[in-house]
Amino acid sequence: MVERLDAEARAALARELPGWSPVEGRDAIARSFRFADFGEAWGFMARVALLAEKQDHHPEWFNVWNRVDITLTTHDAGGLSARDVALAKAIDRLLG
Ligand SMILES: C[C@H](O)[C@H](O)[C@H]1CNC2=NC(N)=NC(=O)C2=N1
Repeated sequence: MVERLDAEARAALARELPGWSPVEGRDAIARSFRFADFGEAWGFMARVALLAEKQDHHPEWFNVWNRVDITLTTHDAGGLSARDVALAKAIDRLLG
């Protein structure tokens, strides 16, 4: 069973993942990414897909041309868990 984040972990998340924002009306975080063109966006999505498979944790996402919007939440927990934090950090690391 995956546990939802406690208050302390949520405060840490806000500090450690400044690029990610809470999603209105649900227990999730989101970040929007822009790239030079579709090829760059698709390359990023391919790298995120590999991370997601490795972590067995999968994003909700939307792509149009050079834009990729990613939402993270843990369906098994009904909200944010440490798995979302780990994936968000790994995604941020991809971009250096
Ligand atoms: C069986 C499998 O491990 C689970 O369904 C995993 C897969 N990827 C997942 N991804 C996300 N975002 N939330 C989950 O609860 C989840 N669960």
